[in-house]
Amino acid sequence: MSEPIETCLVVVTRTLEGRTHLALGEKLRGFGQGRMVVPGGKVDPGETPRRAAARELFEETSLRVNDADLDARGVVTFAFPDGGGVDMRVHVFVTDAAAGEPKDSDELLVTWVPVDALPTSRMWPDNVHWLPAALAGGFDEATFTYAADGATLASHTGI
Ligand SMILES: Nc1ncnc2c1[nH]c(=O)n2[C@H]1C[C@H](O)[C@@H](COP(=O)(O)OP(=O)(O)OP(=O)(O)O)O1
Repeated sequence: MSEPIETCLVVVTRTLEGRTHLALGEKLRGFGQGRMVVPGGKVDPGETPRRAAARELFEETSLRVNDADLDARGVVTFAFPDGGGVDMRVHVFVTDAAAGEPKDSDELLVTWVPVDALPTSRMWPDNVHWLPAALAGGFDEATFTYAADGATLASHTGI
């Protein structure tokens, strides 16, 4: 595996009308365009994953969170050994303390989605594994390996 790109994801939860919702966004550009994704992105040089998570969340959704209110819930690696994508090592955070209302950005069309009605057919196939585990309290390290098409999940370990 090539050296993976350090990346972060922020699972934002909010109770709306008595139901737990997650902030998801339709990705408007780049790798995974058209998918519904959890907000996140690359960790900049010299930046901690936690700081990157708060920054990316604000840039992509306008939701604000203090670094200290991000709970680290595990690290996932997305591996593309036969091509089709770039390997990523992703720090997963969960928060229920994001402030403000989400706004669309040039990267994401953001919406609140009930956690019990996620649009899984439009999400990365790894999400159905690590997302419930992160919400349930977290995990250690997990790896998701994709087939050459960059879209089919070939195997996974750790969750
Ligand atoms: N399997 C897989 N491959 C790629 N990306 C993802 C997955 N599963 C996922 O959940 N994701 C998520 C992770 C991110 O939210 C995006 C992809 O991240 P990245 O390409 O770094 O996001 P950008 O917003 O384009 O990065 P920046 O340019 O903002 O740093 O999908």
